Amino acid sequence: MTSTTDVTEAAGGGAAGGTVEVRGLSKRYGRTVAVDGLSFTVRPGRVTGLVGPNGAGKSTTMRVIVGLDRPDGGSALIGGVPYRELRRPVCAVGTTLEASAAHPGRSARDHLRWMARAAGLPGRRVAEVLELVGLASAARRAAGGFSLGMRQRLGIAAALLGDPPVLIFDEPVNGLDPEGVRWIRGLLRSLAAEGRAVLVSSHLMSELEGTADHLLVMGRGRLLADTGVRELLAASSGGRVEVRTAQRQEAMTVLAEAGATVAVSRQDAVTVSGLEAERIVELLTGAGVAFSGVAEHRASLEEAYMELTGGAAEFGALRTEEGQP
Ligand SMILES: Nc1ncnc2c1ncn2[C@@H]1O[C@H](COP(=O)(O)OP(=O)(O)OP(=O)(O)O)[C@@H](O)[C@H]1O
Repeated sequence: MTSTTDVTEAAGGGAAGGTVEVRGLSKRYGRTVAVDGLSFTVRPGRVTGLVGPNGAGKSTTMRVIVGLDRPDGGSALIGGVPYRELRRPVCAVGTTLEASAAHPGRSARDHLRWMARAAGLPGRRVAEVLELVGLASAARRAAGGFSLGMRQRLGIAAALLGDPPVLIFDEPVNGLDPEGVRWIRGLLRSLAAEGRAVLVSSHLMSELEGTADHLLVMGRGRLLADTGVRELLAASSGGRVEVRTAQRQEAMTVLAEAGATVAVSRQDAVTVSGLEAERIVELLTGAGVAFSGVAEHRASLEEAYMELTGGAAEFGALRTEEGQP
């Protein structure tokens, strides 16, 4: 990050520059309670997924963090400072939420130059962000002819202009083709690997698979889970191993004695949970039970979450200890 000095200065200094702290946040629209006493921390160096069904309050939460809406209660701080008090907001937080649509006749480069000038940023940063989002070759083309994926890239380029330590992307995967989805995932991972705090929303848990390190699950304006993805998957018994064997009964006896839960899955196969594949191979080999294949099935994020919450449609309540980055 080239602008760490600016950012820490703007944020009041210290490593808190890349941390978002939401405390007791509430927001109503008329009679609708969009966000209801929400508290969480988004830490640097990881991708945090904000997930929940449509209407859960994800966008509202993000809008309040980046100063587009005022909370009715509580606070949202970026590096310890409310958005409105940041000296150079574009150097503290980048977001696709307020992406001012480029004038259709204006080139991507001119659009970003205009934004950079308005924010007091050096013009050379424009070429850098165009390169970063893979739009360098389309820089002189009118934005009006851009595909959805290219428009998403342009919005992300704008968010990156100030080289901020915090990035907030609302449903960035929405409407992208598989190549675009792969690209966004890689970008989110690398932004976090650079030490930035990346908050990304989605209404689908599966979209965050392989991307998020941490999950904040929302439902009806409230936080239902605040958990590390690794911890969530590790706590799930969804990890199963299928063993193909003609000696089904013998295999079941050996594995059950070692503490596994074993069920018949097919005529020539059993499904084992509670033991790692390597240990299963050791046990069967040691007991002289012949087998012809061992296949691991890892639990998906969604399966792991549903299992821990009892499959409640409304995302049941779960809270695990906050893991440090
Ligand atoms: N400007 C607004 N005026 C009135 N109601 C609003 C406004 N913005 C959001 N809401 C309401 O607040 C609730 C939360 O909406 P929000 O957009 O934050 O949810 P979300 O989780 O982002 O959903 P989605 O995935 O559909 O974007 C919804 O009931 C929504 O209708």
